[in-house]
Amino acid sequence: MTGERFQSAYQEEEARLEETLLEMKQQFEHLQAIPVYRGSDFTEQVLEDNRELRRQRLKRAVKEPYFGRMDIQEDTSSAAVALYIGKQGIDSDAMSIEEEGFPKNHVHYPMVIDWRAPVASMFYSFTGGVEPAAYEAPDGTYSAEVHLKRNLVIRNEELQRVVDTFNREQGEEHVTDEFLVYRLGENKDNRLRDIVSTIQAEQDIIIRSHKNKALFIQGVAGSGKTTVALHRLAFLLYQYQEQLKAERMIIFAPNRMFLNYISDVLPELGVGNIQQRTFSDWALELAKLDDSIILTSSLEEIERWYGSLDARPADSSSSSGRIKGSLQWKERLDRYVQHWVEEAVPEQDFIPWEGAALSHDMIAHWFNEEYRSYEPAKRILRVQARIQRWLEMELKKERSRTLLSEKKKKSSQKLKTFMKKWPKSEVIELYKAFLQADEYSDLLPAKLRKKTIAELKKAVVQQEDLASLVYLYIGLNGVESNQRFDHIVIDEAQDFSPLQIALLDQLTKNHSFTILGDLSQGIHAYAGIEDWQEMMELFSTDTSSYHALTRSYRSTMEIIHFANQILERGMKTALLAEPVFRSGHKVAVVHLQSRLEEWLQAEIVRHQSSGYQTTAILTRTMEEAIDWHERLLAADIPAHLIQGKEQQYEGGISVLPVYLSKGLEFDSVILLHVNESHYHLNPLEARLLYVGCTRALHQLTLLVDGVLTPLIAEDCSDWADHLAPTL
Ligand SMILES: Nc1ncnc2c1ncn2[C@@H]1O[C@H](COP(=O)(O)OP(=O)(O)OP(=O)(O)O)[C@@H](O)[C@H]1O
Repeated sequence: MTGERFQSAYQEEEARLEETLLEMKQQFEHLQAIPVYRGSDFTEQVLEDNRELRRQRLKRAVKEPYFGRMDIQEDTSSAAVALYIGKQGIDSDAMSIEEEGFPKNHVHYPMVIDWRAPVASMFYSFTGGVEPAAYEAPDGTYSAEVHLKRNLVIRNEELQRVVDTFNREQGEEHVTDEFLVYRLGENKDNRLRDIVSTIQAEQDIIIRSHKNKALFIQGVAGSGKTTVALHRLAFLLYQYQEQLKAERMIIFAPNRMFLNYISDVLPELGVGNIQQRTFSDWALELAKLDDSIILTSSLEEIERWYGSLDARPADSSSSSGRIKGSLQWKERLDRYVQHWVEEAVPEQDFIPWEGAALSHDMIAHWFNEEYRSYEPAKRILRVQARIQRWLEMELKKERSRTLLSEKKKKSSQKLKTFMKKWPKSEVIELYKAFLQADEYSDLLPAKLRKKTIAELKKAVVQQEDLASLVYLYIGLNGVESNQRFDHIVIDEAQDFSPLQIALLDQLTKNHSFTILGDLSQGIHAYAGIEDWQEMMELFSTDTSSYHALTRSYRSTMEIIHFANQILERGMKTALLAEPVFRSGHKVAVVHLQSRLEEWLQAEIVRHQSSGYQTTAILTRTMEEAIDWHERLLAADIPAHLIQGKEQQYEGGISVLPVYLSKGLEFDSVILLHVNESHYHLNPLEARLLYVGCTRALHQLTLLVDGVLTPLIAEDCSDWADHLAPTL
């Protein structure tokens, strides 16, 4: 936008901002002037809570009250109205409908409309044209003609930028990507950010989907999956505020550092208290296994596969992890639990002494009929307590003291022996018995079963066995109401197994899930899935839906096209990303056989001189990362080593093995040792290299020492320069 038009739009918006800020400040001062109510009157307390909520909202919103404007005309008899859209809605106290110039019968819009409100959805779904735009409200579908779509950047109460992405009066037909491209070009720090001002139509559909569905999202690298899932949580809490509670929602993510990396988005959106855990932390707590087992760390597991160049995972669907996470395995566990319940009552009468007997039929009746509403483990306890009570009654019938004492002694022994005949509900024991029973665990080769049993005897549990243990635990103990969730988000779900989803489905109401991932980034070949269908089978078509996000927002066109060719070369069928039209530097493929260290130092300086806040040096193995990190520190380059156990992601310069970079992003990335011995031509290593390349937002450099990996074409000059070193 230039010249006069720019001036007038800018001035117009400055005036509106001034007016809005004044109104917000007046509202805030008014609320501050009301003494805080600390009494015990319930109504007053509720009013005070409301006032406090408004104070907090105004305080938060005043720095950046809104980010968008949309002029709509709902019917031809009325004029177009300007709607201002912000992270939270602010109602106007003072501005009357007449002052705003609306006809008396016209709907009154708040001074700032919450981005999650139905009418605001047009800001995201409208992609241009002359046809009216529509939006769904609780009482029906509404439509309106869109005249203007404008993005506004306000920082600390200052208007910084005005960008019209659609203007009907100027004869523009389509919404342009201008503002989006400007936003994507910004550098990133060490935290993921909200995207409320630029949510794209395909993302908005996911964010606003109904809560009672298992939503599966296959999204290419950088398509905004994580970001969209977080915005969806904020939307659900707004839309279903009476039914959902933040503390009953949970996000599962691969590690604590990643959770820290995403931890700013929800507070930015005004949402707090959502649980954020790794699956294993949550599972250990639920099944009360925290203190009784030694769980191998997921890091150890991945190190086992990627630790050295000799240890490489076979890309096979027959690995033990895949078997133990399959739906067939779940079906075997179900049958085993059923068998356990059917066989639970000992096949004998309880005879504490001669002449007294509690029949097996009676005990079975209690177990199978009277206490059937209890979960199996609790049912056993109930029946056992009842047997005890029965025994006490029988003893009371005895008048003779000597005989009573004799009977007590004898019956106590008999009772102990009888109780021992009941099956144990301790999950490790149960799982061992399951693995020992050929008819149930036959899917797994005998050798692997023996290995697992031997480890379980030492209380060592592999990650791949954790879901089975928890599944058995729930099968026997059920779940308490405070353990249930209103909604579950699973990030990097391609590394989850169908069994994990089945188990979590027992904890969430109405299959309320957001399950997101990317099959092209499935580098845990020994677990996870190859196809979403493996998980979707768990749900009917009414209770699930599938969405594909194919546009990538993170990286430049050059980086995306370059990364796509890796997938095309390494995999038979690849899910390729489409870039947003954001052009940057060509990818640099640098061939160098010596003086690597000198080169890397110079390259880091080169990247930093572009003003980047975050740069990653990605190696193939942990050993290499440690080694390079030491060398950089020795050269006084302040780099952070990431080994996977960190609680925080620091930003700046990071050195890490490529398999730990999943989910993160950096302004620039330098991938080391991109040669044929480090990256073989196979789907798994194609995915690994793809993950590495797609972490970069603006600049990507690959160092080739030795022969170039066959995953990269010698000639890909459209997107990359094969360079001689610049030392
Ligand atoms: N609509 C959007 N507007 C602006 N930025 C966006 C948009 N969608 C995504 N992004 C940006 O793209 C980047 C990638 O987003 P995110 O990490 O959520 O993607 P992802 O699909 O989870 O990625 P990956 O699978 O590669 O880890 C982030 O920097 C995010 O802010």
